[in-house]
Amino acid sequence: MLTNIEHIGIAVRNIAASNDLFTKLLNTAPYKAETVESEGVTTSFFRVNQTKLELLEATSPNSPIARFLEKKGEGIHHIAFEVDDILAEMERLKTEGFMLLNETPRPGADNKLVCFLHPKGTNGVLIELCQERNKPTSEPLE
Ligand SMILES: CC[C@@H](C(=O)O)C(=O)SCCNC(=O)CCNC(=O)[C@H](O)C(C)(C)COP(=O)(O)OP(=O)(O)OC[C@H]1O[C@@H](n2cnc3c(N)ncnc32)[C@H](O)[C@@H]1OP(=O)(O)O
Ligand SMILES: [Co+2]
Repeated sequence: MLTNIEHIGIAVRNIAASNDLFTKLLNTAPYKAETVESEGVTTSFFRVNQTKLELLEATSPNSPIARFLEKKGEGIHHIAFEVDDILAEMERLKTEGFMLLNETPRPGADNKLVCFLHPKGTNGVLIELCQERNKPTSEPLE
């Protein structure tokens, strides 16, 4: 089950400058900064009541964020939904005909397991599913 919007991902060119900007906007500092090399990103997270904003800067020219910035410029990159059982949701969405970008969940930021759906199959919006890493899943993870 998709339980809530866990975060909204925003692609930025300069995360230090954007941290300052969003700190002023939200009147609160980021609670976490983390680099996830497997995704080619450096992130920072801001809490906004029940949800979060995730700022993303590319760590290499091959990063999905670098390609996105080149094509579309800065802005909303993805919407992440929290799921209670990521393997069960991946199976359900595959059966419903959605294009999963990952065969198995990948390590995400902020202690999450994540999987992406191709934006071409979701009205042009990249969707991330994420589950707390320490939650039990329907099957053991490799
Ligand atoms: C920090 C970890 C994690 C977390 O814990 O929260 C993250 O959030 S990581 C975020 C970064 N990682 C990802 O985005 C992984 C999933 N993305 C991908 O696999 C790829 O970016 C993609 C979506 C498959 C696109 O890759 P590719 O086909 O190689 O790139 P193109 O640049 O050629 O794009 C093809 C096509 O898709 C459009 N596109 C790309 N990204 C997005 C997007 N975020 N939202 C909407 N549309 C997107 C792109 O514009 C191209 O369209 P056309 O030009 O019309 O063909
Ligand atoms: Co994300």
